[in-house]
Amino acid sequence: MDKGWGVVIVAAGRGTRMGTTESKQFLLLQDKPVFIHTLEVFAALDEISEIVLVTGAADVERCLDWVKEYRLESRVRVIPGGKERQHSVQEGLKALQTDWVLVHDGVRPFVDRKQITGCMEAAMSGGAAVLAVPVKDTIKQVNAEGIVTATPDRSSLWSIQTPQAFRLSSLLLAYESAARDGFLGTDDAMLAERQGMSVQVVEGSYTNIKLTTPEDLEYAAFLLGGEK
Ligand SMILES: Nc1ccn([C@@H]2O[C@H](COP(=O)(O)OP(=O)(O)OP(=O)(O)O)[C@@H](O)[C@H]2O)c(=O)n1
Ligand SMILES: C[C@](O)(CO)[C@H](O)COP(=O)(O)O
Repeated sequence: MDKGWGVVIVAAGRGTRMGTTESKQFLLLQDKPVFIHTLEVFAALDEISEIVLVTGAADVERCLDWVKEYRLESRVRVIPGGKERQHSVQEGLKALQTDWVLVHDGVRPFVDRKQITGCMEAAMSGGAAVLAVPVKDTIKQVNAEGIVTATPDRSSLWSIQTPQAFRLSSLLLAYESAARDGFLGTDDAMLAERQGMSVQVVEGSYTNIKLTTPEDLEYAAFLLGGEK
């Protein structure tokens, strides 16, 4: 029997580039922590049977409190993560019992149902899928002296987002292999790619932003149609 879909939502980072005292996943948007906005989108999908939130060891208790406050305790488990995003994702993967997994950044609260199910469907037909948008700017490769060394053809460049969707057993093997080889990637698909897996790109939305730097908070408040 197919054991369905789980999701790992990672929220164990320190938010260095955001520069706030409070980690960005816990900042309030319309009085609600960013990661709760994210959890609510996934918790509303009946297709998802397990949700694991990965956070810093010191934040597990307060996350559990928030999860209860927003009545998500029947849907969401909270576990401690690791030093890098990759370590946090791996902890989350080990906690799941499903056949399929979505990995999503806790600080991407504007993802929607259509984007998530689009990714799930593409993964079930091809094995792995990521949400992405075509790059809008011209991209240049620049050397250490600030000199342009190349202008890659923009038509083949995509800006990669989450969720990223995989068969759980395949992604676990990819994570174990990366850990053995000391390979650190910036997204989950990179680890699957180095195992030779084909990853389908699913066109998402430019509003599925990751809250990374301070101006992202202003845009997030605008997207929610209210104040920060
Ligand atoms: N050890 C880590 C590092 C990151 N993340 C999560 O991975 C997502 C995307 O990472 P990023 O935007 O880089 O978050 P931070 O690592 O917090 O930010 P920074 O790199 O600016 O410190 C975030 O939801 C973050 O909480 C995580 O779970 N565990
Ligand atoms: C996974 C990711 O969100 C895809 O865009 C991104 O690669 C995370 O990278 P970061 O270095 O943690 O910002």
